Amino acid sequence: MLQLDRVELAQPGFRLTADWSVPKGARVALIGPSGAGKSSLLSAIAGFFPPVGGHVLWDGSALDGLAPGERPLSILFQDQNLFPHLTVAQNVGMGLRTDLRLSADQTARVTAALARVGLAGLESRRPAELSGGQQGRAALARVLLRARPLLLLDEPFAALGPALKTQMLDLLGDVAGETDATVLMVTHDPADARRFAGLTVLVEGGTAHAPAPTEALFTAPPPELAAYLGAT
Ligand SMILES: Nc1ncnc2c1ncn2[C@@H]1O[C@H](COP(=O)(O)OP(=O)(O)OP(=O)(O)O)[C@@H](O)[C@H]1O
Repeated sequence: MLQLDRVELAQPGFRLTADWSVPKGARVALIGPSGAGKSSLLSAIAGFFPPVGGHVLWDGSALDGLAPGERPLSILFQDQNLFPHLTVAQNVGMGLRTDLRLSADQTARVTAALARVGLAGLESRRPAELSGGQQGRAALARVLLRARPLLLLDEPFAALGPALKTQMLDLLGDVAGETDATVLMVTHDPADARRFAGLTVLVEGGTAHAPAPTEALFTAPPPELAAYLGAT
């Protein structure tokens, strides 16, 4: 379980509070106006941006003081975090060992993860030699390989067209399902939330509201969400 225990974030001119939890395996969309604090909240959970109050807990243990790399999570941003000078296989292998001194078993796991996301045969290419969708797949292969229990995604597929984005969301759902990962995904697109996330957190007005069932939330949006969606 991921628990945000009275978490308070602050930047000059910006405050955000969050006080809720989500169960293991939950898929949660974070939605809300630009500048509301969605990315900041992910950064705080990941350990890049310390809260000024409260605690982030995973399975009951506070993550305070742990560096990002020591936390039980993987992060995926819109640029997919692929290193341009490394091959696809090396980029994925970085998920296991950053010095890339992989054992034969680890190399086989990289190959298997690439095959799982439909990139068999492209191991030696560099990211620039892949399409946007293929780059997304490579990033998901790394996530699959790391098998961390918590995935944080910040508009991961925003640059893709609608059909490809749908494919990637479904692949993400499969990957998360295979590792029983808990997923938090920032998106600006309600369709992403409806397709992928059983729960949605509305971030607005200085609050990351408690997760609510996505369908119910979009079927009868509270005034703050209606305002964001332009429905009022
Ligand atoms: N490094 C920083 N220094 C100072 N202020 C920052 C910093 N990063 C973000 N902010 C401010 O914190 C607030 C929240 O930004 P954040 O990026 O978390 O919002 P967001 O909801 O993810 O927005 P968007 O949807 O546009 O990506 C904004 O007011 C932003 O200007």
